[in-house]
Amino acid sequence: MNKILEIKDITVGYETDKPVLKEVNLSIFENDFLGIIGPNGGGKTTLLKTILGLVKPVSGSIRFFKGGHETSINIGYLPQINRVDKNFPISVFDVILSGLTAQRKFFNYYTNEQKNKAKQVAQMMGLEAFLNRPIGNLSGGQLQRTLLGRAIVDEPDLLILDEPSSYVDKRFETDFYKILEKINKNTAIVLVSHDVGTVVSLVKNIACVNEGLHYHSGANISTSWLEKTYTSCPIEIVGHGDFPHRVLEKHEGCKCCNSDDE
Ligand SMILES: Nc1ncnc2c1ncn2[C@@H]1O[C@H](COP(=O)(O)OP(=O)(O)OP(=O)(O)O)[C@@H](O)[C@H]1O
Repeated sequence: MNKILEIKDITVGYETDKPVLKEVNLSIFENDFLGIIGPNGGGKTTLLKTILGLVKPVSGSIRFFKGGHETSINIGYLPQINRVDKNFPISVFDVILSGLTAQRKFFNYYTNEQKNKAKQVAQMMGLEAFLNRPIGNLSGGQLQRTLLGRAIVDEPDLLILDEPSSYVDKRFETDFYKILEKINKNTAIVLVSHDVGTVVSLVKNIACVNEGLHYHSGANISTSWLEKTYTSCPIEIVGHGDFPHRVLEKHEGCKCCNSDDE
């Protein structure tokens, strides 16, 4: 399988001396579906930001490949919902179309071909009835599919999803994951989620990020592997609905258990 991304020994930090990520190595392959899990503050989003070029590593390297050659690659990104300005007055269609901005010539408008592409993607996302609706009037699941449409309309080589379950529209969760399976036929996916059970049921490979990165080839992981890699957070997985869900055992002194997110 061809590699599309290779991270070698990266160490990443912000202002403080203590690194958030330390000597991390990771390879992502064509058609890969990598789940990234890990405790709160473990460095998952920092790793995504580093891949996206938003944060510069203190040391180490990131290389991208296409067709066996080192080059830049096209990356689509679905952010966490709390990073989205839902009050921005823009329609579903325009949000999806904006994913094609890079193809626009200076001062030119979008071509009919680009508009048709955006409509096709809206259809794939089940949003054809909402094209003119402002994004502030969408449900969580509709907003999520709109932003996913924007992330894939330019046919990225790699799609990065940060906490897709944060959009909390349980009714459409299964549909959303079916769309991801379809996208994964042509695109590598990296999915960050707190929901270990969902990750396990969807992905092909798993990495647990907790300052270091623990890679697990295949999705058949054991609770003891999870406990070992999470270190500070005992964890178990229970069956619930279509996907198993994670339950953290409450215990003293664990920042995960006392976080507002839980
Ligand atoms: N811009 C920043 N400046 C300084 N510190 C930051 C910044 N962004 C993140 N951090 C710190 O880096 C650490 C890792 O944060 P990061 O968001 O990468 O973790 P995470 O695993 O994605 O967490 P969560 O599961 O809570 O989303 C945390 O201690 C956080 O406070």
